[in-house]
Amino acid sequence: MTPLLRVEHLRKVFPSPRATDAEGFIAVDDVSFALPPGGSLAVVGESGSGKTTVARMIAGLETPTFGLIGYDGTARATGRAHHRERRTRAREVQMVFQDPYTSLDPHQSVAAAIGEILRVHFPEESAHHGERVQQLLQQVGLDERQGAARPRALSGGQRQRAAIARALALRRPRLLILDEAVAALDVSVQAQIINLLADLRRWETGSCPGPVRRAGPVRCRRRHRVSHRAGPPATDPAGRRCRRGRAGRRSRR
Ligand SMILES: Nc1ncnc2c1ncn2[C@@H]1O[C@H](COP(=O)(O)OP(=O)(O)OP(=O)(O)O)[C@@H](O)[C@H]1O
Repeated sequence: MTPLLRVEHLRKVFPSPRATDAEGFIAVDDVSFALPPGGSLAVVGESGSGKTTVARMIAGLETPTFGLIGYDGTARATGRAHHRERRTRAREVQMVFQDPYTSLDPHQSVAAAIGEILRVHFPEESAHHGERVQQLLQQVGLDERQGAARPRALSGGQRQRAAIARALALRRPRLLILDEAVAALDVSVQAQIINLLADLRRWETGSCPGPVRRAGPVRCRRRHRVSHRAGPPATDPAGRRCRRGRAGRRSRR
């Protein structure tokens, strides 16, 4: 199976602030791994060991000094990503940062930030944007009042949920990079978010084509009950089958 993400010998050297230090500071040195579609990977290391830098290079926010990043069968060696590749990635790869305050626009309400993503990526569905924003807020446990608030009026955990809602606005990001994204949340909200992420992964592996949004239990297109939780609407044009046993067992837990 072609890996969704392939990273080979990744290296990042930041220029040193000291003019005499010509070599620079090595933040990431020779990192390699592969991630299959629907898989998950945890990168563990002490503070300052380069985890965020690896994530930023994969998301295309930082240029590797050396190495190769292959996304969905296309390999990108060092250097800037091609414009078309960046567009595809912007739609399919989402990153939720450690400190959501820096990634949310302080002048924009949370609902407006989510709405902006919808406007850019799904302009043809503008009539449903308001409803979709409310669904996303609800999915991550934020109410309408919190959605109308600016980031500074929210707690750290609420800001993190807003950032996750924004990442999920793309319906089914194929690669979601979470930089300690649930660390600031309380335990029950952590569980909700982890369940939500597990659902997204299950749809990616094709065990179910995704739920059809309706009031009450969520069902896949073949009408099998998948979950009581709300999830993003069906997006899989391939019409892959729901493996009823697996999905059903999960929902009864
Ligand atoms: N833009 C930059 N310029 C120079 N040095 C940087 C830059 N970004 C990160 N670094 C350095 O690279 C190293 C790795 O940073 P990174 O943020 O990737 O670590 P981390 O493993 O994510 O740490 P933490 O767990 O504390 O978030 C650190 O020493 C940091 O100071």
